[in-house]
Amino acid sequence: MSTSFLAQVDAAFNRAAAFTKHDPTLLEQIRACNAVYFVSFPIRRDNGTIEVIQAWRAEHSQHKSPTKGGIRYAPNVSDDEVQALAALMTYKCAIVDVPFGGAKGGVKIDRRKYSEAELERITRRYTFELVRKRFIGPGIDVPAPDYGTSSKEMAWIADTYASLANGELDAIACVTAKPLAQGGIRGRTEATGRGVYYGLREACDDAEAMKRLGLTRGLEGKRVIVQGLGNVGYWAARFLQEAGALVVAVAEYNGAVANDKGLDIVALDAWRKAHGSLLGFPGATDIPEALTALELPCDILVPAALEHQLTAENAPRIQAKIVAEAANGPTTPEAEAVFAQKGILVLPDVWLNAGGVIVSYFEWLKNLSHVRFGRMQKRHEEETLRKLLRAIEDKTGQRFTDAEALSLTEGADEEDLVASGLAESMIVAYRQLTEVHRRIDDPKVTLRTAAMVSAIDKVAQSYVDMGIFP
Ligand SMILES: NC(=O)c1ccc[n+]([C@@H]2O[C@H](COP(=O)([O-])OP(=O)(O)OC[C@H]3O[C@@H](n4cnc5c(N)ncnc54)[C@H](O)[C@@H]3O)[C@@H](O)[C@H]2O)c1
Repeated sequence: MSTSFLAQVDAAFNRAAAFTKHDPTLLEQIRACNAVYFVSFPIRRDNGTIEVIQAWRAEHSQHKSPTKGGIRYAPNVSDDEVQALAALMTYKCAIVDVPFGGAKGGVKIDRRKYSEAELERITRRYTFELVRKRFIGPGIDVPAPDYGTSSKEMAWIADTYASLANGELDAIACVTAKPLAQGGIRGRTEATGRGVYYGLREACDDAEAMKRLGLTRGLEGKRVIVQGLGNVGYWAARFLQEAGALVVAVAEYNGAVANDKGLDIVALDAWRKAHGSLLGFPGATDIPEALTALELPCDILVPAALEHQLTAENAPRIQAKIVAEAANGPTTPEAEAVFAQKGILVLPDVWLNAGGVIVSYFEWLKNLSHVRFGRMQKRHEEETLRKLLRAIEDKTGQRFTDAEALSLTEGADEEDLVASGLAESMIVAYRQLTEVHRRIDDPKVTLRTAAMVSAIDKVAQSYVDMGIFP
């Protein structure tokens, strides 16, 4: 790896900052990480031995409260990585207009080496440490899942926080992506993958962009390669397949499989769960050297595993026309330069994988309002509709009963509202960043730089409005 992850994120920030007119000290305030908490704590293994665990939580920007970002369980977690991921969260939230600052947590473990009981002890102790230092709370810092964690860990975090919170009314809003029975929201599990799909759908519908790439409009028939069949990769692949795209290869850390006619993602996931590997999936070709699968012919490459997967080494051999960054930081700056030269469009992580935090925002609102998500929105829709109908009645003389009016809003349940709110957020953000891109009007400037310009402008405005304390 040529540069650290944090240096990579900061370099992207600096490139974008050059296209803004903000004061250098304000830019420095936006770029800097506000607070990092590092902790070591002991846990008891099932065999009675004690092990010391290292963990972090970084709050990159408190220009909005709470801060928000996932918790990663991985063996290579480091101070550099959590700071880079926390910074990306600040920019991501700004790009999709979610009113949070950015944060990220990490626990340095390979979760495959621990039993469920051990993972529970690690998660609960980590939560306790965050509570002790005030690095978690509905109005302070609200975690969510990331690589190596899921709703199960979020349930343990919520329960530990509530146990320590002494009846705090909004305790349940201390973490998002909880199981439904514990205050979760429908559609959060698949949210990031669904957002990747909406983002790709929007980009592939952009006639100008497709023309530049020599591709036809729409997702139908597009050939896709996915790296990482975890939460984000699985759901992105499923939604893309349902929309008519062909997933021609999937790569995991221990092997890849390919099929020109398309892989059935649901069946492939079931195969992996049963056999511990993608290899041997009926009808597919095995590719034991998984990373080489990313170099097969395709239209769209979706890295959905970890950072630094597309590098100066393999970038020249990538054949995709679009690199859709479902993971955070999968493309090194050197690889991005190669892609720019080859005319490959990179859809940047700071926008494309924002679906998780968008739906987490809906879950947090639902928890704070203490009513089922959608109830208030539905009432608002009903009122708007009544007003519209009255206006139509005035113009046409036709009469509608209240029952007729209300029947038009039937079926707007929580899942539909989450999906439509997510789609709208992704689409509006795409239009904003392509507009900034057009305004910069320089073919050498990437969509990532345009997205970062948009983020910097929004965060800068917050700081200017807020002033400085004291
Ligand atoms: N979970 C979210 O809501 C969310 C939101 C935004 C961004 N992300 C980012 O998406 C990426 C994936 O996160 P996730 O939540 O899906 O994690 P996950 O743990 O659910 O899945 C990751 C998958 O990648 C696989 N993998 C690991 N190393 C690999 C390698 N070298 N080659 C191929 N596959 C490999 C793992 O085996 C696993 O199946 C991360 O970069 C994360 O930061 C996640």
